[in-house]
Amino acid sequence: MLSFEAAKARLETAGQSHVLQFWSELSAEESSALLEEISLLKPEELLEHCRAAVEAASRHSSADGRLDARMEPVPPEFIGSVRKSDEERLKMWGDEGLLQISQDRVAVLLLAGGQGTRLGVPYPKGMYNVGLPSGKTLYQIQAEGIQKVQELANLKHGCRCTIPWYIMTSEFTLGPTEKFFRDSEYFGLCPSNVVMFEQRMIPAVGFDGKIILEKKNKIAMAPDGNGGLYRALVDNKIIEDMERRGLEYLHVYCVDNILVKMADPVFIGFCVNKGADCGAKVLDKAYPSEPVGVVCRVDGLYQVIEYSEIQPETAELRGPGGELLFSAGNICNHFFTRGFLKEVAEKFESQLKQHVAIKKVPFVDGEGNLVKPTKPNGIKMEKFVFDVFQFSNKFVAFEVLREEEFSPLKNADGAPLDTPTTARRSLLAQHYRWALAAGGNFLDEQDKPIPPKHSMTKNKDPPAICEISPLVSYFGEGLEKLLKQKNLKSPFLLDENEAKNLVQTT
Ligand SMILES: CC(=O)N[C@H]1[C@@H](OP(=O)(O)O)O[C@H](CO)[C@@H](O)[C@@H]1O
Repeated sequence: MLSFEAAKARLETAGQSHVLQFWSELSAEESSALLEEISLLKPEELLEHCRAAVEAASRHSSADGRLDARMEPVPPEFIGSVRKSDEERLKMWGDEGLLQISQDRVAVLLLAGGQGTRLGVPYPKGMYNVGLPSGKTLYQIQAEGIQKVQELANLKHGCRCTIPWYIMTSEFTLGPTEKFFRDSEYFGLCPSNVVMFEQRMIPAVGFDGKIILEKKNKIAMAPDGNGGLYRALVDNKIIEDMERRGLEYLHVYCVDNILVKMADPVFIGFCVNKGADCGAKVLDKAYPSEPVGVVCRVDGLYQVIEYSEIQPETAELRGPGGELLFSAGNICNHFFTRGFLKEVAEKFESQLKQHVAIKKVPFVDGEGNLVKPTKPNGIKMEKFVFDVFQFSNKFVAFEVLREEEFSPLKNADGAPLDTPTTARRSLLAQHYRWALAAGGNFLDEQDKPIPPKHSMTKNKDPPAICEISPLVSYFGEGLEKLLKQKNLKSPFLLDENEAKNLVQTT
């Protein structure tokens, strides 16, 4: 443990002596917690961090629009597309993906370090239950997706493959996530194939360059953004772990998208087939101000311009046919080869841009009173996971269908979009479509037929409630043999038991 003198010297070097201003009032326990926190801060890095934060914050207000003038859309010929590709091509990519998976070369990596502030829950977002008939949480849906994809590869190639699941957490989410997985017996996955690690936390800084104290003995810390991934990979020797397991390809995704296709064989196969070292799923932006980043090129290099950093005028620009010029919306589903990750982590990590967020950060004032600021008072610095695209030698974008792949959970119910209700509806609408396409007929509680509806409005539940366990079907596959010409009473939950019953009644 760091001594008081050493902590004091460290903070003096970094110009942050105020962190110890309440020292004489702290209990033994409180002071050791503070020393522990200080011991994780390196004086030179801290000095640089505070300087960079103030500088970035001053640029933040004056630099808006600097990149916009240099943005170009991704040329259409560089985008693979589910919508524009025929069945045969999609099958070829899917087969390639399953082949790679069957050879234990593919892993998934979940970005789950965020605090879920917008959703307003005190626990990790992945533990959220959006109110499906099964009551499953996002983590469970994802875990079952992994199992199903493994099973599909096993069946096709007669193997017993594994898709390891790396989960990047933060100080906020590691403990509860670990406990949740343990209590749920890892949802049937082998614990040694679920690798949790922690991203770093960095101090929030005031406009005066001083780090903010959120308690007398606690520095206000926040995770270093989802681009903290690259440092965390090094800190936790994850690339070595991938090497040991013989993994070549990584599907990185964000925890909040209820429709995420884990280790999507079509996406993996597409990227492998194109010889890409880095790839991103995109979809057509729904409207100019939709809060998604756009994949584009800046000075010829691939990049995502985040929704918070694009000028509204640029987001509104339209092409000759009236379509949005910058329409390739980022859904935070990325493909990386291990080689690319290694190169980024070793060579380029320090060049990643620091993005600035000016936030209201609760703090203790000079008298030690907790203050909840009414206006933004703190600078939080974050790196973004997609900022490595510029270092790619072969970048590809892959356009997917919104109704099949994207419905994020960002806000609490009551907000106009991206809520538990919209996430639940998107999943139920997808499963309803699959069941109809497989030839199922829905009945209501009184056994009266519910007329099928092929186009659905977003703000209503589908006419019949149908939830299909990922363990039964993950992409809508294999449903015909279970559901064709079957009467399905809404709410209908197709889990493994129900699937067995249906097979018996065929
Ligand atoms: C840094 C980062 O990855 N931002 C992503 C991410 O946004 P958040 O608002 O940070 O959840 O997910 C969006 C899709 O849900 C994507 O459009 C955006 O670019």
